[in-house]
Amino acid sequence: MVKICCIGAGYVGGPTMAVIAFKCPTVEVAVVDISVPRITAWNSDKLPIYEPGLDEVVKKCRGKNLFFSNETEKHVAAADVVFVSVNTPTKTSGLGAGKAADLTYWESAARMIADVSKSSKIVVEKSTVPVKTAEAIEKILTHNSKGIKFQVLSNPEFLSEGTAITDLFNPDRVLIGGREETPGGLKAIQTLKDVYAHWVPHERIICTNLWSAELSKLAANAFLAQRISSVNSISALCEATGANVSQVSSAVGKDSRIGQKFLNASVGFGGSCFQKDILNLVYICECNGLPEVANYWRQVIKINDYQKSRFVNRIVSSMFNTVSGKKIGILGFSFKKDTGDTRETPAIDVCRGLLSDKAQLIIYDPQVPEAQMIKDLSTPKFDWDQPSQNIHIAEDAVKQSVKVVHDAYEAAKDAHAICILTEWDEFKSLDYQKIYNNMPKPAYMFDGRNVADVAKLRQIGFIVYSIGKPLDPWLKDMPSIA
Ligand SMILES: NC(=O)C1=CN([C@@H]2O[C@H](COP(=O)(O)OP(=O)(O)OC[C@H]3O[C@@H](n4cnc5c(N)ncnc54)[C@H](O)[C@@H]3O)[C@@H](O)[C@H]2O)C=CC1
Ligand SMILES: O=C(O)[C@H]1O[C@H](OP(=O)(O)OP(=O)(O)OC[C@H]2O[C@@H](n3ccc(=O)[nH]c3=O)[C@H](O)[C@@H]2O)[C@H](O)[C@@H](O)[C@@H]1O
Repeated sequence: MVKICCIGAGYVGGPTMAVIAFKCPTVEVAVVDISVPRITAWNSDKLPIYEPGLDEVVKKCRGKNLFFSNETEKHVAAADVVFVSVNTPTKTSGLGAGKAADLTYWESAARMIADVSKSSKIVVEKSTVPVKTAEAIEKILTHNSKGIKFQVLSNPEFLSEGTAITDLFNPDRVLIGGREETPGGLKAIQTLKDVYAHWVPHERIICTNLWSAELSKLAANAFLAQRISSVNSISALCEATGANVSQVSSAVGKDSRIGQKFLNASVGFGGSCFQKDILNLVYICECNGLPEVANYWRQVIKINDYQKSRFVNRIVSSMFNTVSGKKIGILGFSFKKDTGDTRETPAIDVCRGLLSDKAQLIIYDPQVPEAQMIKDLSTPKFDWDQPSQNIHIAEDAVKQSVKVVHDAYEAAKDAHAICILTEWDEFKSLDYQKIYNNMPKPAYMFDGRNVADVAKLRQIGFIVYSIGKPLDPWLKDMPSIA
């Protein structure tokens, strides 16, 4: 029986390993983490992350061929294949701060693998890492190995949060990079291929050299984020000209070379990876003497910041240039629907922008706990990480100006305006007439996700701003400057 151990029981390690265990009953999978609360949660009825379909998969395998444990060293020592799926955030200080990936967690995991191993192992990069990281990992492993042989593979993960289980069950591709030029490398690639071959069609398992696999992951995220910044940049032009961004993106996407997916204009992309991975790409380009390429990708983040600032400015300017003391109902806080994850959610920047203009916020999100929202809104951000207008707000001040509620109607009650910041399905079918009746007039709707039916809301009486849609006469008279 092949034994797999995965270091890091997070959004990637947990679901990925659960699916491997589910699809490969003959493989034993241990997921280990330094965090005791995280492992306790994985072993409980309330898993540490919300992901549709995950509970069922975990319940079917846990205790059979899927184990969650804090006994990191024991499980690593026993494994044939060790996945490393630890976090790789942006460096916050020192060389490359604000751009380079912080590989501290990765390096400590690699050193631990070298320390505890008594048999040969395949070490798999599951985390997203800078291109050439495998070379550094090989050096750490071989210099500390006491004669044990290691093969390093790159097997980046392409799942999206909210659809992780369906993505893992039916991936567009599985990418395995390894030392194709050596027999040991080829054997390691084959071992990992055999694991995925339990359920992924042969033609979707792509094998490349290490550097192509590492770089493909960064490039894929950069391309995806670039599509969103492209459509968001066009949304600003739509508002200025009377074009409708949904019609434009639909017409553009009908071209089979472009395609319809990932062309939804929004208040901006969030999530733990797009910004971090593009910053990392920018840094790698700079280090390789390619400033023009670095600047090209940096612009994707700049447009994203612009889009968030533009949204806040639009709200403030339409409400007579001040939201001071006004109640604003915030619908949605997570970075996308079907997840409770708030990492880099645009809601943080929008809410902080409004708080800095002294608004009172009433926030509702079906999955994000109150403590997480307060923490997110009061944790200082880094210079590279915030649109220009946001300032730091202390926790006490946040608590005084923010109320978290458990229902969309409660968030909208007595509010001067409502902002939709996450596209949760339930926001599409709210009784907006009822909401309107309970708001002071003029009642505003700022839809950052294009989920509301603009015509219907205008008919009810709302002043509506929906990203990239033709503007209300009211908004035209109150131009916002980003
Ligand atoms: N979140 C996502 O949807 C995706 C993330 N990725 C990449 O996967 C990697 C992991 O991301 P997430 O799972 O979101 O991060 P996460 O923060 O949810 O999980 C990482 C886990 O690693 C643990 N950890 C850190 N150092 C450790 C060590 N030395 N020993 C044992 N455990 C350790 C942490 O306690 C944490 O639970 C990142 O590189 C990310 O870029 C890739 C694709 C999708
Ligand atoms: O490396 C990663 O972490 C992952 O990053 C993204 O996945 P994720 O961030 O979970 O979610 P996405 O669906 O990509 O959405 C990211 C952000 O873009 C926004 N978005 C997405 C699509 C769109 O058309 N418009 C738009 O604004 C979403 O609302 C969200 O805030 C990629 O889609 C995954 O392939 C990748 O594995």
